[in-house]
Amino acid sequence: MNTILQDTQKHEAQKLDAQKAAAHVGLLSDTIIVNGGRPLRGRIDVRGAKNLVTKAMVASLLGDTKSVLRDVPDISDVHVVSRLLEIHGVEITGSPESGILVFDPANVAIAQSAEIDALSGSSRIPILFCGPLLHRLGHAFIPDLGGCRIGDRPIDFHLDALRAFGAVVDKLPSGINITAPNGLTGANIELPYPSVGATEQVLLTGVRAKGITELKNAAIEPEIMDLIAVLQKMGAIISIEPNRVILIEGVDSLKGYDHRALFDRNEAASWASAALATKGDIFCVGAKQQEMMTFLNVFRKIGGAFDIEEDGIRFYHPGGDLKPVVIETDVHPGFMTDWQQPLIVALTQAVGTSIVHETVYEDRFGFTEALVEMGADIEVHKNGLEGGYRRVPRRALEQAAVITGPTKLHGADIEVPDLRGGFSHLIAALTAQGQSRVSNVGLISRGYGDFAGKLQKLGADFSFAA
Ligand SMILES: CC(=O)N[C@H]1[C@@H](OP(=O)(O)OP(=O)(O)OC[C@H]2O[C@@H](n3ccc(=O)[nH]c3=O)[C@H](O)[C@@H]2O)O[C@H](CO)[C@@H](O)[C@@H]1O
Ligand SMILES: C=C(OP(=O)(O)O)C(=O)O
Repeated sequence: MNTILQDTQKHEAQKLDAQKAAAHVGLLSDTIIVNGGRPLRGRIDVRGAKNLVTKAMVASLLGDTKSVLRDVPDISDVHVVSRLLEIHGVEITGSPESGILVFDPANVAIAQSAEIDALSGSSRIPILFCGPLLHRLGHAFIPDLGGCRIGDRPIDFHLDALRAFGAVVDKLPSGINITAPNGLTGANIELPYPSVGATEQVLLTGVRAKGITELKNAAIEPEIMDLIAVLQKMGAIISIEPNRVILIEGVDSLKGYDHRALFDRNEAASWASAALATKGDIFCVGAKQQEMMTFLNVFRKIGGAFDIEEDGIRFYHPGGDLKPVVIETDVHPGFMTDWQQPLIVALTQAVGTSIVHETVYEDRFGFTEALVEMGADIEVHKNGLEGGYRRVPRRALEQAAVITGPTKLHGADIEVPDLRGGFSHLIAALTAQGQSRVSNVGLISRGYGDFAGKLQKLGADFSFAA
């Protein structure tokens, strides 16, 4: 396919994703007008992590009794997963607005394909329904997946793991049909890369499979540890062994859980980057040090300041020049890929040249084009940069962004490409002198609950376009 056609299709798909997400959370409009140049200051609440909450919601399917999830954020991915659970017969009470959801899986049933199709392309979470639905119903149908468009996001590790448990996978044009004619049996699985989603796939399937599952090269992100905590509350037996090995002893039945979700460290890191870029001061209520240590080290190296308090973390620009850094994104405990996009806006204000090596996804610097339009000096190397220090061996997907600052940013008309890229566009517009028109902001509500209310609390000057 020619590149212009590909770009147009991607652009249209992003617009559609943004409109759907905006509708889920009831945003007033998909475009906001921002008058930049004001420091963001104030206190905001950070609720449960998108990357845990949605998975804990899926885990409720495995219980024989009701589950209660607390600190749920009002984000569109939560609405999508709620709808998907409902069409599989789970009764949900409470609301994302209130922060508490109760799941009753007493009447789980096969869903109508038309209803599943309607949710096609809205989130990456449906793939995690496989194990729980196979245990409950012996059958799962997974629609086309959504999520951020940041390169090809294959699901081969997921499907190989499901096959190892004994599932039969049938790829159809409309989605993936999976059955388990002989039930699911514990397996020895080694992931080619410590994939977050594939690790969760193995956990959500292994807990009720017959016998023992050994997972090698597992991801060990804090959200995965919190999912393991949820599953342990339900009755699962899971042990974390040295060197990224997880052992799961399958059990016959699980009950519901009552769990307060781990805070969203990606949201906290994003607001921290906003504080730095706008020379502001933001207290993230609910943020904790342990899960953010790697981010905090980088934040300090750049010249940002933070105070760890009992009820959260204060992130602020202490005055003086920001300093450049070299970062490579990595699996935990490395520097999370979801942190680089917002932080790059702060790096446009540092004195000197920073380098960000992206090693997790193959196309995660598209958002920088808008920053360049706004006056930033950023050069993207699509095939990575040779040489220099790197903690992990080079991955085939690697790309690099070279950011030279400080540069004055000015307002522009920009279009959000994906979730974190969108937050970074928002920060750029808030940092810039003059007015910006930011469209597709619905995508930001995939992962940032009540972002407009929080901007208001922090003194941002913006309004939704009519
Ligand atoms: C909903 C959720 O939790 N999303 C997070 C999750 O995404 P997600 O679970 O999709 O990310 P993975 O860790 O699985 O992906 C990492 C890398 O592995 C590759 N891969 C993955 C699976 C597979 O079957 N085959 C394959 O090649 C991916 O293309 C990517 O290059 O972890 C990412 C890495 O921390 C985060 O950026 C996302 O915010
Ligand atoms: C890539 C992300 O999310 P998802 O996996 O849901 O697309 C993200 O949260 O930055």
